[in-house]
Amino acid sequence: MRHFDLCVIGSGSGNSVVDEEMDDWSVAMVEAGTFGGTCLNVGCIPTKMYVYPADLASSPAGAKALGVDLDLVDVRWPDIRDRIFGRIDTISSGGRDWRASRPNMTLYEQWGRFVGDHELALAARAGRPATTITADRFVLANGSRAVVPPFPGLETVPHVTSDTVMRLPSLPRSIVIVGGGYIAAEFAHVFSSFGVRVSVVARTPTLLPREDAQVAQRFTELLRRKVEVRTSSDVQHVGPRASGDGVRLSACSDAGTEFHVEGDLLLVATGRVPNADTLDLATTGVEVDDDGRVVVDAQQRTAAAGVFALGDVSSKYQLKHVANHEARVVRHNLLHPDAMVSSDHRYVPHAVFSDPQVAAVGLTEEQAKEQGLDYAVGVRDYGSTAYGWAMGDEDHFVKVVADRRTGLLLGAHLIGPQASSLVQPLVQAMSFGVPAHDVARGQYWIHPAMAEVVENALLALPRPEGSLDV
Ligand SMILES: Cc1cc2nc3c(=O)[nH]c(=O)nc-3n(C[C@H](O)[C@H](O)[C@H](O)COP(=O)(O)OP(=O)(O)OC[C@H]3O[C@@H](n4cnc5c(N)ncnc54)[C@H](O)[C@@H]3O)c2cc1C
Ligand SMILES: NC(=O)c1ccc[n+]([C@@H]2O[C@H](COP(=O)([O-])OP(=O)(O)OC[C@H]3O[C@@H](n4cnc5c(N)ncnc54)[C@H](O)[C@@H]3O)[C@@H](O)[C@H]2O)c1
Repeated sequence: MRHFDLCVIGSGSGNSVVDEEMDDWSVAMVEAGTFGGTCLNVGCIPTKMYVYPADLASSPAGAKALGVDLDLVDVRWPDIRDRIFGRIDTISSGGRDWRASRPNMTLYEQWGRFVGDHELALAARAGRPATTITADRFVLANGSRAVVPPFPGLETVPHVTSDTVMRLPSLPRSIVIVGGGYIAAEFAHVFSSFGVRVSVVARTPTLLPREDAQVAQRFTELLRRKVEVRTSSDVQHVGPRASGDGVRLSACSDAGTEFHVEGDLLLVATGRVPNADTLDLATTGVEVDDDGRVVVDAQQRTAAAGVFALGDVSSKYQLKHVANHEARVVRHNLLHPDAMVSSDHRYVPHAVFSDPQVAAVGLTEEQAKEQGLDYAVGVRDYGSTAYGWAMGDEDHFVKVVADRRTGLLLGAHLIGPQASSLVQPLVQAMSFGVPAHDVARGQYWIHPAMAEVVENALLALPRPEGSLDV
């Protein structure tokens, strides 16, 4: 049985755990799927590479009101798809080949599961025999997978998840999306912008239900202008349309009304679960919580000595920037066991790349209220700033929540163009403990840039006693 200094399961953020400082370690990397993991192959990167052309394709609608008449002539789905995967597949295979060529590294492209303490069985797979390896240290970086609820009739209709929808041979004429979270919001934008008729069915009263309520409400209203959105609705049954093809989804609203939506294809976007259950962890001492996540401490250590975990398999965030941060912490802690560092999950931002974009960090107003905090809120519309006038914006806003006593930000919630970038100075302020008024008045804000809406939302908070408005 071959023994290694380190074994990493999963080549997503797990891949970045191993660097040149480990050149004198023997390392096994185990990857059963496509090298590079979710973000590169079926997640963040290809979705955003679809969102950008979707933003272009949807621009005629906004341009008309500004006196510019544009026509969308065509959306060449095969060209869009092939540009994206022509780029991504090359990065994945290049990364794989580089890793496999490292003298201290053995890449096992096989499915791994534990059969004992620090002992991993690798299943046989096309030309690769079954084997078992051991290692002094393990990193569990094996991610999460899409959940497909057992909707009655699902097996009778063409359905996809985010894993498969991006490689469709052609654009459907219509699509039904079940779910109201990130993936539903992003693909509703992509497909509707490409001219596909989209119906979204969500069981919550708004889409993006974890956002600040004002943002979730506004997002739902705005998406409704472009696509059919059915909220507070439970899926009852799916089956083919009367014509025998496609999808007819039957659902029931909270008010008890039954309805049907139809499309060529069904996209199931109902969340992701950690892959901890697929590792047979019972023999290892690694603990798993009630939500199926590997339990880690602040240093990313599991309950089993020498076994670390990172990313979606152990993190409630399911975000790539969190997985990457945790990978850096794990790398440091593997290399410096006597001087370990902790992960910093204080101010984790996120963004939804839909139309409009949504971005946030910290507490929602509802959470601040629930926690009994003495808080103040500042809200400013994009349309109240010069750049907002330029865009003719009437729909979008920035909202900040701050501690009334200290003036420190508790949260920030943005809905509108470039929200994913505009949120960054607010993440910075929270991370470095700069009070809201100092962020607004302690630096220049370029006029008349879009970022002035952030400045103005900060200035809409009550001014701290004794501060000068200069
Ligand atoms: C459609 C979509 C869009 C997204 N967009 C964003 C975004 O814009 N921004 C953002 O921050 N996050 C986004 N995410 C989330 C982000 O992709 C994940 O949080 C991140 O990729 C998780 O990284 P990871 O290293 O934990 O897991 P992964 O990258 O999933 O890596 C795990 C790897 O382990 C392998 N594996 C699993 N089990 C085994 C086993 N037993 N044996 C061998 N190999 C195994 C898998 O094949 C996989 O390659 C998106 C996710 C999806 C699905
Ligand atoms: N921009 C980004 O950062 C980004 C983009 C896409 C995905 N992601 C990550 O991927 C993860 C998965 O995305 P997602 O959109 O699938 O998950 P999500 O958790 O954002 O949303 C899941 C949705 O499915 C609904 N749902 C769950 N079970 C259901 C059921 N049985 N019937 C009907 N509806 C049901 C939920 O109410 C929710 O609206 C996210 O948690 C996110 O972390 C991130």
